[in-house]
Amino acid sequence: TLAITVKKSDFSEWYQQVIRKAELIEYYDVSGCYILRPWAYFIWEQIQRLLDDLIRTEDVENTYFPMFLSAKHLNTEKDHVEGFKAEVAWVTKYGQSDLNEPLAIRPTSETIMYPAFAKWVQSHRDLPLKVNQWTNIVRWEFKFPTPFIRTREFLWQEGHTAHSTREEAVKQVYTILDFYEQVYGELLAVPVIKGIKTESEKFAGGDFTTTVETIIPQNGRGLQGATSHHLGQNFSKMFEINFEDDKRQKAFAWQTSWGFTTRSIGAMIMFHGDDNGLVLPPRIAKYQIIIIPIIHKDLDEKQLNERCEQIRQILIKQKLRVHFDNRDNYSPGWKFNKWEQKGVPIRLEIGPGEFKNNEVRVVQRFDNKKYQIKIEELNQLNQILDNIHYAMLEKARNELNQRIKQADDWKEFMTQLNQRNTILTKWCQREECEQQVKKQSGIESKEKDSEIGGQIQLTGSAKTLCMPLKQDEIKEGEKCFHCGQQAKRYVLWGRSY
Ligand SMILES: O=C1CCCN[C@@H]1CCCn1cnc2cc(F)c(Cl)cc2c1=O
Ligand SMILES: [Mg+2]
Repeated sequence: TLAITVKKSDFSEWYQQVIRKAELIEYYDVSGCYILRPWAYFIWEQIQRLLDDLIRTEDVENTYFPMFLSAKHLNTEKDHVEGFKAEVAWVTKYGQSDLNEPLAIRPTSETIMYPAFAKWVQSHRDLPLKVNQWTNIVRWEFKFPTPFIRTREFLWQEGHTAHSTREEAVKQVYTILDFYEQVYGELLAVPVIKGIKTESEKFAGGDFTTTVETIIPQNGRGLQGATSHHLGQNFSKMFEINFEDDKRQKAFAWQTSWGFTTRSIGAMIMFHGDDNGLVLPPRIAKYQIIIIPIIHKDLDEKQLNERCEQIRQILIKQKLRVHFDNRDNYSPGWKFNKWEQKGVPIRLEIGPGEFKNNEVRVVQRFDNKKYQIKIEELNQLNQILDNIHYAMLEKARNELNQRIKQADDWKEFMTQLNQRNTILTKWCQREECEQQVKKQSGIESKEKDSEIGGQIQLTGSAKTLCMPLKQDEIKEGEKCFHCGQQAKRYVLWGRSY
């Protein structure tokens, strides 16, 4: 059927219907793999455009590395790979013949890139080395797949840098994290919390992991938006990426790696969609404006089409992405419905009244506001679209903030968790305390195998999402909410994707 048959509150069913009826995704017969249709791929292209421009300002150079790697290569760093082995996909044959050794398909590219880094870096003059690649990645996840959010193949960029000092590498990590926050806020109108992962949640191969976390308002679940890691010298020692420093001493490079994926599109859909379907932030909408003629017996059809075409030309000159839906086999009502489902930010209706008064009827998708504007005032639409972007971001930020509660004791913590909130608490920063909270919250959680975003959750336990970069100082005598020992940091807990 054309219409979306559930409300957004029936969240996982709503999500599955929206991604199809907005023509973002088509299903495919390999489980966990999906087709990105033009309406979705356009969003990824806008993300690439902005993020590529941003990393270029840091002199990062785009490259392309092979997608295959030998078992030997992959296992260069045993414990970095240990926890991930189960999700590596392998090629073992070509035609009727066996490969004499199986080849892994890249799940990430450290072990593919870093042997080359070792060849390229001899002296400190070869540093900093900064490369990036835009590719697909394959990880044979076993958890229930969710389009965009958790898929067995996804698109990303992965940046990898090598520096002569720790300071420079650490600065690079945070510069990239700011870029990620910008892409989420300025393009997708999705608010994020910048933070640092706890030792048990970080990328084990690195020194520390920074992250942009968001919270899906409908279910209060944390969603890791993108990560930027400081790798320290862990990989440079393993791969012999060393250089002669200015005192002619052999020194190991200081490295970073960072990634942003198509999961971000899923976060945008979840944040902004409503009961009628997708709601696109204007900056990533393939069509920002849809022109729909309202044919009427008193109105000459040819003249109406000419007027619509004239309006389309005016908007193209204003650098807007506009489409004139002049199909004669669909009614205006059907078109209103369809373009609402696809989330087009602004609809312009031109019927007999508008034709006579040389105006258009504007219908805003985000807040359903309706008003008339004169044709000579169409130049207001660029600003109107920008205002819509910031209004969407503001609304989303309020919804996210509503989902963050404080708790000073276990009872309050569990009350908030069972109200599908995330919880900011003082924490002793001891790993065993963190594991106990995870375990105990799972036992006491009312939300067992809930159906979330199409993904069956086997536990409702809370884990740490991040230690927010912006947080109050903790004083002597302030206690960990769980174990009562001296607190060190505030940490944000929540159920997560
Ligand atoms: O997150 C990023 C940003 C972009 C570059 N990489 C890092 C770390 C990736 C961690 N990670 C994540 N998933 C993995 C899955 C695997 F099958 C294997 Cl073998 C390794 C990994 C793995 O190292
Ligand atoms: Mg994973």
